[in-house]
Parts: sequence; structure tokens; C-alpha cells
Amino acid sequence: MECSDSKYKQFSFLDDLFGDIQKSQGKAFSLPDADIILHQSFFREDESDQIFDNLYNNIAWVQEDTILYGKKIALPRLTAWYGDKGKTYTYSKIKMTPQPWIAILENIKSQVERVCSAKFNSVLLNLYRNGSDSISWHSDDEKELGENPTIASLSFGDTRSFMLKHKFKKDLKLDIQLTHGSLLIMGGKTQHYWQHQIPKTRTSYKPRINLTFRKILK
Ligand SMILES: O=C(O)CCC(=O)C(=O)O
Ligand SMILES: [Fe+2]
Repeated sequence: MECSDSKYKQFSFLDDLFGDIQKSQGKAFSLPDADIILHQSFFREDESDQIFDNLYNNIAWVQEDTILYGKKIALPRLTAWYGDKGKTYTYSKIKMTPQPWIAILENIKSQVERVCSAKFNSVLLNLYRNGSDSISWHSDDEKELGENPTIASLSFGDTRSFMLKHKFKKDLKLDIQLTHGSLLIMGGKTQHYWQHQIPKTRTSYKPRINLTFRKILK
């Protein structure tokens, strides 16, 4: 299923309060069992360029390993985890202890919280160095996130396909192009019914940075 404008509903958040149209308009996908909103240009191009450079150079990127069929393999991307003290998180069988917040991440977090009607206490960062870096099919359904988590996903750098598929209705699939400066918000029951991935590709891609803001409950 291709995503077309006819499948969008216009949404407008908090325009009067913040008066910043660019940061307040999003489009909701009308999909069953999902609550997904895309803000195509949440950050302006020049802001996005600056954020990309800053994160690329200043984040403490780590090459983590995971265990697959009893063998240790390197994750096909670099990652980093920042958040409130004590909010540990187990992800891809890796227990992560957060780095303390840095100014740029706190600043982005507060801008995202304005449009999400949610508060976050941590952010997972992924750096896809080229087209062969990827993340395989999964739902963000770790128990630390609670029943119906709101996940706010920001993208900077090259555009990659963010693919979604329904877990039970096999013909329901969607491919969203996540562009430089975009914000995708997943909420409600999305993680119960849908999986997502950034597929590996043979096409050459420039680096892409993704941030997913999350709330760890315990
Ligand atoms: O890179 C993306 O857009 C998705 C990342 C993701 O799904 C995750 O970190 O759980
Ligand atoms: Fe995810």
C-alpha cells in the first residue's frame, strides 16, 4: 500500500499557543490499529543541517554487538543512549545505561514535547553510515515503555525508507520516506499491531541519524 495524500487527514496542533506554523503541522495516517503522525519539515533545512553536523560530531557513538543464533554479531549501525539518570533500557538484548543529557538533545526534546502531548526521559540515537546499515523488523514494545508508548522519531541526513507492516493483516504495508528534519510520531496501539524496519539496500546512501524519544516508566 503506497501512502498518498488522500490517506492523510490534516492535523494542526497548538498553533495559537506557539504561533510557529512550521513546527505545528502534521499529517495523520488513517491506518487501522495505528496512530501515526508525520511532520515532514519539523525542522527547517538549515536547522537540520546544523543538528546533523552537531550530532554526527558530538554524540558518543558506540558499535554494539548483539547475539544472533548464539553468535556475537555487530549491530549494522552505530547507537547511543541518552537520558535521565537510572533509566536503563534493554534493547536488542543489550542493557543500556544512559549518558547524561547534553544541551542539543534537551533542546530538541522540548521542541518535540510541545507537539506530542507527551513527556520523554530518554532518547535512542541510531547512525546509519550508508545503505548497508539497517534495523530489522521489530516493534518498540519493550516492557519498560509501558502499554501504549508514544515514540517520537526525528530524522536527519539522507532520506531512508521506513517500512511498516501489520502483524496480522499481511496485505497492510506502508513505506514512508523519512526526510531531513522530519518528525514521525507513533502512539496508541501502533506497537501492538505493527512492526517497522529500515531495510538494508544496495543503493549508496549518505549517513542518516535517527533519534527516538521514549519514556521509560520504571
Ligand atoms: O531509524 C529509524 O527511523 C527507526 C529506528 C527504530 O526503529 C528504533 O530505534 O527502534
Ligand atoms: Fe523502532
